[in-house]
Amino acid sequence: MNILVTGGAGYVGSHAVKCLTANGHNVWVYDNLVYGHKAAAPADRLVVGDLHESEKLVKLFKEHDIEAVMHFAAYAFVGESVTDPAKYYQNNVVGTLSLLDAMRECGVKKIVFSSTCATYGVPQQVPIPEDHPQSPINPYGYTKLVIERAMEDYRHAYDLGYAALRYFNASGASADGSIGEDHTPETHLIPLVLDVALGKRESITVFGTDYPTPDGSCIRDYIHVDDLADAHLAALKQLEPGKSLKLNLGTGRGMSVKEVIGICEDVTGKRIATVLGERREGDPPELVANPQTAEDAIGWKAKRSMRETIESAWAWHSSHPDGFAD
Ligand SMILES: NC(=O)c1ccc[n+]([C@@H]2O[C@H](COP(=O)([O-])OP(=O)(O)OC[C@H]3O[C@@H](n4cnc5c(N)ncnc54)[C@H](O)[C@@H]3O)[C@@H](O)[C@H]2O)c1
Ligand SMILES: O=c1ccn([C@@H]2O[C@H](COP(=O)(O)OP(=O)(O)O[C@H]3O[C@H](CO)[C@H](O)[C@H](O)[C@H]3O)[C@@H](O)[C@H]2O)c(=O)[nH]1
Repeated sequence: MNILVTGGAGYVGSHAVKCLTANGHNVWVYDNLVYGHKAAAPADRLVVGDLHESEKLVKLFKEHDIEAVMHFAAYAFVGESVTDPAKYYQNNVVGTLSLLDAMRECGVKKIVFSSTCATYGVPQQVPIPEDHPQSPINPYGYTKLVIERAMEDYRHAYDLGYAALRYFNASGASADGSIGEDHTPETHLIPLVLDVALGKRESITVFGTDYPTPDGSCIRDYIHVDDLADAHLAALKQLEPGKSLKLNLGTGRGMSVKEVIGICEDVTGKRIATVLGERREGDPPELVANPQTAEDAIGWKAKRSMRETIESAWAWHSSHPDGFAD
């Protein structure tokens, strides 16, 4: 299939590109490189462009006879979305509407969209099923929810086929060590902990130790980025015009911040200096997926263990201490 991958030079997108290519798809990466890395995308497949450039997208769709879009491009810093929501609504909502317009103009009727567990807000029930109320607690989560809603309306009116994939915590790196996680600034737990192991940071701060969890730190569902890539491939296979899929992508297994630090110590063989700190604003105590719907709908479930996830992350970070260094 001829596929356009927006945000394909970013963390999750680049792993999906690798997986799609390995499975025989003809892939084009579309990324403005604001946060992406040139080296993360195949050189002969990268088109540098912005979601807002609808005409450029139309030209690409026609030129390469694009049949489906995987849409990763977005801004994803929760804290920044609170202080500068305009930036998030403009890029994640207006930018995506421009992409959907270009698709409509060219008759491209399949899209796999990067949504997030942040659309659920503070869960009333854990593990979280897909029909859990969606009530985000920050603008980032709302931008994703708005697009889920727009896609549903476009499905109804224009026969769009879409998959809204609600990721939990994307983690780890490609098994061959060629690509991995490199966000600037980095805010995610695992890369920050591994930076301590590398001597790039003095310590990791545990954000909150008085949560109603067994060890008092927050619980998350860390899903290997290659498992996410596999899910995108599986969702695409099931997509048809007019069809919708709304799926949680997680392992169903919760891991506390302190447990993550412990596994990182084990994998790296280094002691991680840890500071017990205050809660970070906006962090729900526990976010764990119920991944059963994904298994039933697309025959997918997470295969990689937490240890494998951290081992792959460590292989990447220790061999690329400066990330892509671009
Ligand atoms: N990383 C996670 O744990 C996680 C969890 C849930 C959802 N998500 C979602 O998954 C997607 C990918 O996340 P990531 O961690 O790979 O982020 P990332 O920042 O590494 O990748 C996003 C890519 O999109 C590009 N981009 C952003 N705005 C663009 C625009 N207007 N035009 C063209 N390119 C643009 C960036 O340059 C970057 O390469 C995002 O939509 C994010 O919201 C990520
Ligand atoms: O230095 C740190 C960094 C993180 N944490 C904790 O580690 C857990 C994971 O934090 P991350 O920042 O790695 O991930 P989040 O769960 O906050 O973020 C995830 O969910 C968000 C929505 O809530 C977005 O979708 C985001 O892209 C996705 O990675 C949280 O409990 C956080 O409080 C720490 O204790 N110390």
